[in-house]
Amino acid sequence: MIEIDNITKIYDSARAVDGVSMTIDTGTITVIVGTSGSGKTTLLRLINRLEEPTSGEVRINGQSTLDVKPHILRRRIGYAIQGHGLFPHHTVARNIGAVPQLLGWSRDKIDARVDELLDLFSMAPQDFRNRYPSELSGGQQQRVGVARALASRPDLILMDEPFGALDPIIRTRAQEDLRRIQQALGSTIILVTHDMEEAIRLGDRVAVMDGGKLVQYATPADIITHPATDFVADMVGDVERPLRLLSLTPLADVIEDGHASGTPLPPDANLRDALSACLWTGRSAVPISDHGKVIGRVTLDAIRARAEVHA
Ligand SMILES: Nc1ncnc2c1ncn2[C@@H]1O[C@H](COP(=O)(O)OP(=O)(O)OP(=O)(O)O)[C@@H](O)[C@H]1O
Repeated sequence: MIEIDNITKIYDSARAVDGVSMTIDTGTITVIVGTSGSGKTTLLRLINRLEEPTSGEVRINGQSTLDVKPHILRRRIGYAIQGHGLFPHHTVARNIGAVPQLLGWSRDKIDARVDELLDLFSMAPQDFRNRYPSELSGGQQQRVGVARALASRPDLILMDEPFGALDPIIRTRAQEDLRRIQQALGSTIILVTHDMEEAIRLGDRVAVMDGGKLVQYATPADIITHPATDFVADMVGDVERPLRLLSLTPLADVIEDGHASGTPLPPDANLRDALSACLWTGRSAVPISDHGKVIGRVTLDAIRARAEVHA
């Protein structure tokens, strides 16, 4: 468990982070979202002591980070930033293995971990292990940056706009990869973004920052249906609200028996995908298939019922 306890950072006269408290459960993704200058990056950097707090403290599994030397702390906390921050003169393998090496892992153990991570990120180890960052696409560099943050199985992984520079298609894939890998490894991740869409898609919990203050800390569904302030409501957006809500519900939750024509969707697609398919094809239902076998359908009526309950 990570406990951020009334933490404040004042620069000159500016309160970059102002009395923020939040508790983060192990094995979850927490997304910190807010506009530019709201204090997101500063809050993240207070956690791994790249910045020192003016007051307050962070505890990881009960231990204050102030009781751990910063360089030791930072070996225990993964950090991935926009633009990946890879070492340009080191191979992919050496970049990913950097922290395990500092921790004194054996060569064999590091090699095995590098290959395991490359596999997880769908980058064939024999093709990528020995390349240099300049020999990778931007999306591949980003994945190596995230793999490096995960390499030593840290207690906690901090990510600052890790997908900010990626085009929308690669970005969606990178988000799906991160979710899958986080679930497989049980990692605890705190991720900063200015994109509410990303926050809702990735977060078990979403923390909304405004002017250095934490204005709401809740599940994505709560943020959408019960925004705590006008600012949060603005960030969610009136027009997008029903669609964002639909994107949180997997088709498996509303599947029913019956026939529907058209291209099937998988059960882990969401209601927004199904709505889009219905609108695009002019049909009132979409078939659902699991591993090639049709298992039911989702109707437009069922989708509408889910979006309307908050009127
Ligand atoms: N080293 C510093 N010295 C003085 N002021 C700073 C420093 N770092 C950040 N600030 C100020 O603190 C506030 C919060 O900055 P921070 O970078 O945490 O915001 P952010 O929400 O991450 O913004 P962005 O999305 O633009 O990166 C800003 O007003 C910024 O100008």
